[in-house]
Amino acid sequence: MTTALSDPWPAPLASTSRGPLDALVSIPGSKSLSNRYLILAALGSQSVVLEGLLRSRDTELMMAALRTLGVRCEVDAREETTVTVTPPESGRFTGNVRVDCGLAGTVMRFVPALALYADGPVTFDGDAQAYHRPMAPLLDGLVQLGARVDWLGEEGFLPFVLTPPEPDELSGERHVRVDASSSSQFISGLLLAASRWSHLLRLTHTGETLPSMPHIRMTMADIQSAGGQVDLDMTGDTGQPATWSVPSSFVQLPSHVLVEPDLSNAAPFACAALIAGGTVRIPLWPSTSTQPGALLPDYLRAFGAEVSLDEDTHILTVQGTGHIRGVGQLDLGPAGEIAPTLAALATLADSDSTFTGIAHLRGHETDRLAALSTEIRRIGGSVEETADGLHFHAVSRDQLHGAVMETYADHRMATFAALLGLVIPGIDVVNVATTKKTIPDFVGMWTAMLGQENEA
Ligand SMILES: O=C(O)C1=C[C@@H](OP(=O)(O)O)[C@@H](O)[C@H](O)C1
Ligand SMILES: C=C(OP(=O)(O)O)C(=O)O
Repeated sequence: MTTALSDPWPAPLASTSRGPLDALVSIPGSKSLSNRYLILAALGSQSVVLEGLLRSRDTELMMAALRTLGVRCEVDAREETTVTVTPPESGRFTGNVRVDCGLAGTVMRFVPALALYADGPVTFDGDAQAYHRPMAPLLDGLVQLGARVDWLGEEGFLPFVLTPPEPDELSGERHVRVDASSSSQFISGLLLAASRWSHLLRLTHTGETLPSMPHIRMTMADIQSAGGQVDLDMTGDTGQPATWSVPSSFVQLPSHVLVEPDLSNAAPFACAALIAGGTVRIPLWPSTSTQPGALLPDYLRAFGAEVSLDEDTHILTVQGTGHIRGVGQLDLGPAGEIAPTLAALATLADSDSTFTGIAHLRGHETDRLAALSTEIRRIGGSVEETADGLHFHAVSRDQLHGAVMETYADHRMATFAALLGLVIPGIDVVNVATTKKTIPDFVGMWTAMLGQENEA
């Protein structure tokens, strides 16, 4: 059962009368892994059972897109996070269809990879806000593989029609060049397309910077777990990861795949321990993971948390005192999706922090650098946008005050506001339901963590 939500939602203060926070919080499946496994299962030839799949807006959009393309996605009647994916028998996806991407980067950047192998044109559309998210480098890459693109709105953005090449043109050695400095998802999408290509395909990143390298390595590892091969040559001119080579192979995921919890979505709950003071424990924390959230324990330590992983129980324990240290300079390029959550810590810290490496957050669900700056100033905080990030000035806690905080249809802006609301009285969060993009019941989890579920 999900919790009924008021709008705006009064973010609960962490209660001082109950003593320090002490909670065990189970986190739903990883968005990034769920949507990669769904795509890779669709690219195979036999059914795959995905267990622990995230069931939230981004994965519902992915499953709806796959069904439209002729892939069966059957939800287990007893366990809704178990889904069996069966690719089309012919190996070709159904064309002359329309795919709704919502605001999901993984849908708008990964599903066009499948459309390359469809039997007719595929129209891609999404939320009005998705029309601002960059798409051109991905489509440019697919055009280099023989597709045609007709932009239906502004060139370089949703909506568009992708017309795949004729089947006999889907072959031959190719070398695709794209600039992925505005999103790693262009590389991931093209690698997923390459995993089905019948000859060697090379992919070169031509830009100066490349964000979210862990997400690209996740794509490589997932293709490898499906029997494919991806090699990365790190010796490009820019000194950045430069050229990926994908030899011809046949991808088939194992018959059962277990999805890890979403470690980036653990961040708001873990950060609550630092802000409210107390302990938050997160079960099923993997010893190693390709998720960028694997970097979270180190980020939390930098802000003053004590973090430990019990290798027997796989419980991650995060302890904080309510006193938060500024971090000085922190390069969040590898894990930009966690930056809005860590921004709540930086806003409440006792000294300055500078986040770097996140210029590309301007093209996320909203312009996150602008959104964070506006909302931090709205509650009395002090922050400046830099060319590639944010600089937070420390302010005393009594300068910070309640307000109705906007969330810009961005799930991470909503969890950011909820974190501030733990210690700043009078924070109301507009459209907290936007958290359903990647967490089915954020408010229910939040109030349960605070021991306030009967008061919600
Ligand atoms: O491939 C993925 O699953 C993701 C890659 C990242 O995208 P960017 O490189 O555009 O930041 C990340 O921010 C997003 O939440 C998920
Ligand atoms: C950037 C994000 O999402 P998307 O997958 O839509 O790019 C995110 O979840 O922070």
